[in-house]
Amino acid sequence: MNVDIGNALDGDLGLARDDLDALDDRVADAHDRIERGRAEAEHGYAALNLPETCDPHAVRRAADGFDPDHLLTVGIGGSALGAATLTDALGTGVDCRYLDNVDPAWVRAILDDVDLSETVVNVVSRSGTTAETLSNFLVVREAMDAAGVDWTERTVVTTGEAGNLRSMADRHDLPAVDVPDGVPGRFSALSTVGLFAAEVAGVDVDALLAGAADEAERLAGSLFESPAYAYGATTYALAERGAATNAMMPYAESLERFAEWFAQLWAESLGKDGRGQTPARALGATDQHSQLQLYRAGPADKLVTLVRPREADDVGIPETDLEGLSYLGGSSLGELLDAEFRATEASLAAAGRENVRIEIDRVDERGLGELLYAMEAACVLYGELAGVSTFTQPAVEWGKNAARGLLGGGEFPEADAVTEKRRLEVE
Ligand SMILES: O=P(O)(O)OC[C@H]1O[C@H](O)[C@H](O)[C@@H](O)[C@@H]1O
Repeated sequence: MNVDIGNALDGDLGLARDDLDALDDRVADAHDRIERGRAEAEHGYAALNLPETCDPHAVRRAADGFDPDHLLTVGIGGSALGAATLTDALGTGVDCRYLDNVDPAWVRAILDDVDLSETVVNVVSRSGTTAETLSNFLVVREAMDAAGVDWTERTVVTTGEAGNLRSMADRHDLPAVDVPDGVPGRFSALSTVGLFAAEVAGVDVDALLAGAADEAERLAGSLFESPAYAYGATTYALAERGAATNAMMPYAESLERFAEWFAQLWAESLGKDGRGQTPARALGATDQHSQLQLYRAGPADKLVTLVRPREADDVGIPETDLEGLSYLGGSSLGELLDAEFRATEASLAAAGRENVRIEIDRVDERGLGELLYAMEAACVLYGELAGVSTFTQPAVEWGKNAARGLLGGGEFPEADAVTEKRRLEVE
């Protein structure tokens, strides 16, 4: 993976090469801290050891014997987005669905759409207590019963040592995959959490971890020597100068979920103590025809991260005699996409709008392993530089607890009262 930060310098936000040189000492200190955390397998930092510590055999053993048409992953947040990123980009043959939300109409539509007798269910929750996941799973279980399918034969549980899900797995003797210690959900794509779905969907998990391992080896005490840290340090430095938004814009349809995964990683890890950077999800070239207007001509408070694979399969554009379109004939969709990418980069740079280019060779296992690992390391570095507690999520937990309370199961049943006082309805 390669990161080009040239277009992040000397733009409207005024970040200069000298500023990055000055920041590099702090990057070296942060790198030392990260390495200590990795060596001690401290909570969160342990995620950066996954290329070495993850045991792909555990997911292989759990997946062994299943050859489903559909894989239904029931999980939310970090327990779904990593797997979805991998199977969307690299999955072959198996129809992978993700029950993360609890929108009833949507859940019903998915259950009506899949053949439950040809479905494997992977219910994933690190804590084993998340209301959305457990509720969705109870609904799936009932649907399987109603369809005459023995759910205990088709369910694999991925969870921690304790929690409701672990008890259920024990009670019904379900195959269970352990969530590794010290790895928060949003950093778990390259662990058993993300890899079970990937394995079932035919992804080469070893190649994925090898890509991540390559990127791990490139972590170094200077942002100029490590692509991951170049990205983490640059995004931090720009955020300090007012880049409140980071628009993640991959130029590959298969990476659309990657932007969603990145949004959780960035928002939940770095949004603390009044700091952080709002991740926006974009997709090239589609969003050149919508969001780009804002990115180039709206407030100068954004960074655009452009991601592209250097190589991809291509489709030729047929010759045409349509007036004004002859320049397209003989070219290809890939060349057009590449031209769009370069045009966006140039368009932003010409307007003084900061952007960073990230390139992987291909959207394949190696490329994804590199990309996901590098974004995680970048995020950890940013968190160190900003002095935030990257691996906690108290604000999310407040809402989780409040929702449980409103249903009668939590410590905070009075959540409605907070908003009730503040309502100002216009009818
Ligand atoms: O895996 P679980 O324990 O079910 O958690 C799923 C999600 O729940 C919370 O919202 C956390 O903030 C997320 O980081 C986590 O990924």
